[in-house]
Amino acid sequence: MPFEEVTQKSAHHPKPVGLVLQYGTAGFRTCAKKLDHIMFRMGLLATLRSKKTKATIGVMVTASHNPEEDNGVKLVDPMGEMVTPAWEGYATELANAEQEGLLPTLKDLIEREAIDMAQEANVFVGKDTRCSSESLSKAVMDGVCALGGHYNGLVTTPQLHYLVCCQNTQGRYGEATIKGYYQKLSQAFIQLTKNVPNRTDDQKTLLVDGANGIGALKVSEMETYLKKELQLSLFNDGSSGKLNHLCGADFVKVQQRAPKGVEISAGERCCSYDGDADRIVYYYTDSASRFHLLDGDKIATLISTYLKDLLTQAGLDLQIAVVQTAYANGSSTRYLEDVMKVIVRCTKTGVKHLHHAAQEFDIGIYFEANGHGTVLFSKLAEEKIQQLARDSNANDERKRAAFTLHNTINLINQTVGDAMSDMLLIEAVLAIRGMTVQQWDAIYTDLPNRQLKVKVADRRVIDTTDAERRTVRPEGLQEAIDLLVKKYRRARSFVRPSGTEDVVRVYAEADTQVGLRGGEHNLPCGETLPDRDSLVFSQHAFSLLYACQCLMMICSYVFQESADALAHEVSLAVHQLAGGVGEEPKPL
Ligand SMILES: CC(=O)N[C@H]1[C@@H](OP(=O)(O)O)O[C@H](CO)[C@@H](O)[C@@H]1O
Ligand SMILES: [Mg+2]
Repeated sequence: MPFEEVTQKSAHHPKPVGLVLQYGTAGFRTCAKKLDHIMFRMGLLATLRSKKTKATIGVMVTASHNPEEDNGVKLVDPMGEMVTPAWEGYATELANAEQEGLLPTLKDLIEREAIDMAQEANVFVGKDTRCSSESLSKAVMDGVCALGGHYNGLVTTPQLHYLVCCQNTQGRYGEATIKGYYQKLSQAFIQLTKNVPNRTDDQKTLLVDGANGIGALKVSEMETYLKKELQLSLFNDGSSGKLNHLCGADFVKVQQRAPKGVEISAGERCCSYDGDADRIVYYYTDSASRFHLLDGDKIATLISTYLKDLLTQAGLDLQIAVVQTAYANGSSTRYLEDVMKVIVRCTKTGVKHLHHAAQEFDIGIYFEANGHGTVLFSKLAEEKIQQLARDSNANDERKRAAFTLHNTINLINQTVGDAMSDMLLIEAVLAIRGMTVQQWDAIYTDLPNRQLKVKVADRRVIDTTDAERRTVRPEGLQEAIDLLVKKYRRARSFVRPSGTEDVVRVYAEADTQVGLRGGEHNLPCGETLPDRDSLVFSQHAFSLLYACQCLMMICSYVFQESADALAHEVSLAVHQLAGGVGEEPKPL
C-alpha cells in the first residue's frame, strides 16, 4: 500500500507543530528552513493531481524575487497554467495538517476527488539556483516517489510551465525538452528579424542583468541558438553576487534605479530578470544620467501597438484586450483606453488572475507593472492567422502580416510570463518597428509613483474589493485614504496585504504639487530648489532655455515628491488603523 510509504517517508519531513502556512499569490513562500515538510506534501499533492487529471503536473521550487534565504513552491497544471483554485485549498489543508493528521487528510482528499490510485502519475520538478533548492526539491521528489513517477532539473519557472504543456499536448506546443524550448524561441526570433533592413549593431546588442539567478544560466545557454542575431552582455550571472541582492527586476522596478554590477553607458538598452526569470523590465540612462524605467505597462503598450497594427495590415477582425492590475501606472491605462482604444481590464494581483481574464479575448495581453506577463491567443485567433497565411487569394501585405503574426505566436510562451521569451519579443518588435528604447519610452510618460511596505501584526485584517483598489476593512481606512488622495491632483492610492511577504503594500501616484508643504525642496544631490514664488518672479532673469530646464527639473522632483508624500501619508494611516508594529513609517 502506498500509504505505508507515505507514513514512513513523512517521518523524515516532519511538520513543526503549530506552523500554519497558506498557498498564496504564488504558492507557499517563506524562509527556506520552514519548508521541508511543505515540499514533501506538495510532492504528494502533485502526484494526486497528476492521477486526477491523467496528465503531467509541474512543481516549481523557487521564491522568485524574494531574498536568497527564502524559498517557495507552486504547482503547475496540465496546460502549463497555475493550479486550479480548489486544489490551492487542498494544498493549504495538506500543508497545515499536523503529522498524525496527514494520512486522514490525504485519504479525505482522494475520496472527495474520487481519485483512482491505480492511475499512473508523472510529475516534473523544477528548481532555481538557491542553495536550499537542492534539498527542498529532493523533499518534493520523496513525496512524488511515495505515490508516482518524476522528472528533475534546474529550469526557470516559465521553462517548467512550457515543458508541462508540451508533454501534455504530445508535442503540439513544442518539443518537451529544454533544447526544444531554445529552438522554438530562437527560430521564431530569427524568422521575425531576418528581413529587417539595416539592423544596426546597437539594435543587436542588449545588456542583461540575470539577478544572479537561474535566468542568467539559461539565457547564456540559449545565446548560441540565436546565431549572433542578438548579442547579450550578461551581468550578475551568479558567479559572485548574491541572488536578487541590489539587482534583478524587482529591485529595479521598486527602487526605480539601475542594478548594481551593470556597466551602463548613456542610451544603452538594458533589461533585468527576476530570480526565477518569469519577469523582465527594461531601462536606460540618458545623457544627463537620468534613469528611465520601461516596466510591464510599457511592455504591454509596445506589444499591443505592434499586434494591433499587424491585425490591421492582415485585415483580421480580432478583439485585443490588455489586462492590468491596480499597480498599473494611470498614464498607461489612459493611453491604452484613450489613444489606442483597446479594451483594458483590471484584476487582482497575481498572474493567475490576469491569465484567466486574458483568456476571455481573441488576443489577451497581460502584464503586471513589475514585468510579469505574456500574450494569449485564442484557438480561433490562431486558426484565422494560419488560414490567412495559407490563403492563396490574399494579397502580399495581408499574407506578410499573417506570417509575422504566426512567428510572433511561436516566440511567445503562452503558458506564463517568461523573461527570456518576452525579451526576444521586445527585441523583435523594436527591430521590426525600427524603434530605439527612447522612442519606445516616449509613447507616454509615467505618473510619478511610489510603492512602500508597512509591517502590521496581522495583515489579514485588511480586506479589499474592486480588484484590490479599495479596502472594506479595517473600518475607516478607505475613508482616510480617500481624504489623503483628495489633497493631490490625478492622484491614486491603494493598500493590500501582500500574498508573498508578511507586509502590507502601499501604492501611490500623483502628478501635481497641490497639497505639498511649502518651502524648500531638496534635490537628491543636496541642492536646494527655489520655492514656487521666487521661481515665478525670477524668470525674467533666466534665459528661456535655462528657465525651461529648471522648470522641468523642478516639476519632476516636485511631482515625485507628491507621490512620495502621498505614499507616506497612506502608510501612516495603515500603521495607525491596521495594527502597525514597530516605529511609524518615516517620510522618504
Ligand atoms: C506588487 C507586486 O509586484 N506584487 C507581486 C508579488 O505579489 P504580492 O502579493 O504583492 O506579494 O509577487 C507575486 C508573485 O511573484 C507577483 O505576481 C506580484 O505582482
Ligand atoms: Mg518570479
